[in-house]
Amino acid sequence: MARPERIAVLGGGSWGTTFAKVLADAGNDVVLWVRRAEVAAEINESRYNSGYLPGVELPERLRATDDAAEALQAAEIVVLAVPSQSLRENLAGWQPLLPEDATLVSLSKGVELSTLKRMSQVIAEVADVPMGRVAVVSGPNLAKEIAAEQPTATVVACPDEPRAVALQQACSTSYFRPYTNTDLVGIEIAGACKNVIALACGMAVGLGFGHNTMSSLITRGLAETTRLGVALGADPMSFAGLAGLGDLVATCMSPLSRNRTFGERLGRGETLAQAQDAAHGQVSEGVKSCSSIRELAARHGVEMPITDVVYGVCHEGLQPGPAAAELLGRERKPE
Ligand SMILES: NC(=O)c1ccc[n+]([C@@H]2O[C@H](COP(=O)([O-])OP(=O)(O)OC[C@H]3O[C@@H](n4cnc5c(N)ncnc54)[C@H](O)[C@@H]3O)[C@@H](O)[C@H]2O)c1
Ligand SMILES: O=P(O)(O)OC[C@H](O)CO
Repeated sequence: MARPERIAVLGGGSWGTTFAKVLADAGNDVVLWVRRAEVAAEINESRYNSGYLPGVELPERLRATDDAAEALQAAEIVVLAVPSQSLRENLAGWQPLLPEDATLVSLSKGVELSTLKRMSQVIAEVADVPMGRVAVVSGPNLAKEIAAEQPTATVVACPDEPRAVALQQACSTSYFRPYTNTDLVGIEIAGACKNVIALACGMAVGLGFGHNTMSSLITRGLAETTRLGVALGADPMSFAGLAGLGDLVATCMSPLSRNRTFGERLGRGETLAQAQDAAHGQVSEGVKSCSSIRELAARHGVEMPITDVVYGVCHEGLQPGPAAAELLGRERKPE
């Protein structure tokens, strides 16, 4: 690789810790900000983040701190790895510490509830930077598999292509292969919507349905996601790529997905509160983003029937069985 970069990763959950490992394995000097001092001490002293990635030894080049100023000191790349709905608040606290000209990278997959904004829009607004300084990493990236160094690919999207290429270089390893893209809208809409479709797939599993049902949900889920993305100005081809179909398949099919697991619990008859308790504080982004995505779709006159029923189950007391019947009973139409 070229010169190692100084990189701050803010958020030491499953994906933040895993992506920090990828960046360190790629030869960069990485500082991971975590909320709790004891987690920083565990990472620095034993090389493990046992709460989020049990059994995964972290590289020496990765250091942790609970001091955001220390993490951000002279960082050339700043990676934001907190849940979507808290990104604005977190970033507002870090904004005065952001190094000038650093690339700001979002790992979060969601749409903000209060504003219906994508994460890159929230970042550009709060950090007061042009969109060309904001990048997104999104793809079929289940943290646990990547932490185990199983091969995968991803998309690094930034409207400023040289920045996308620099970030691509910074996160390329023998097991992690990033492709560049300049379509932020498409990559982010795909990443946010797949969580909602994964909730639906989980519900189908919980109801005892098999692969035909899953495949139908994935395919029609991709259709409604693409409709929304295109209405927002995305390149339709982005939805056929790693961050579109790729992530949709990985998330909907894998029992490692928190969204799919959450949906499965609802499908088995658990309440939202019971499914939330079982998640032990880990984020299932689709539960909140189904509301903002549904609203965004309504604002742009886009039909998203699967998102509608997921919203119904999560927030309006609709049961998964009748939700499935509602989808099947819709007016018949050409594909
Ligand atoms: N886990 C994955 O496999 C994966 C892969 C790709 C993308 N993502 C996305 O990355 C983002 C982060 O996911 P994650 O898996 O690391 O989540 P997580 O639940 O494992 O961890 C979230 C981290 O954010 C921190 N945090 C800071 N402020 C917070 C707040 N106000 N509320 C809650 N947590 C706060 C938590 O302490 C924790 O370290 C999500 O948008 C997710 O969709 C996750
Ligand atoms: O565990 P989930 O459902 O948040 O999905 C994780 C990643 O987004 C998969 O790419």
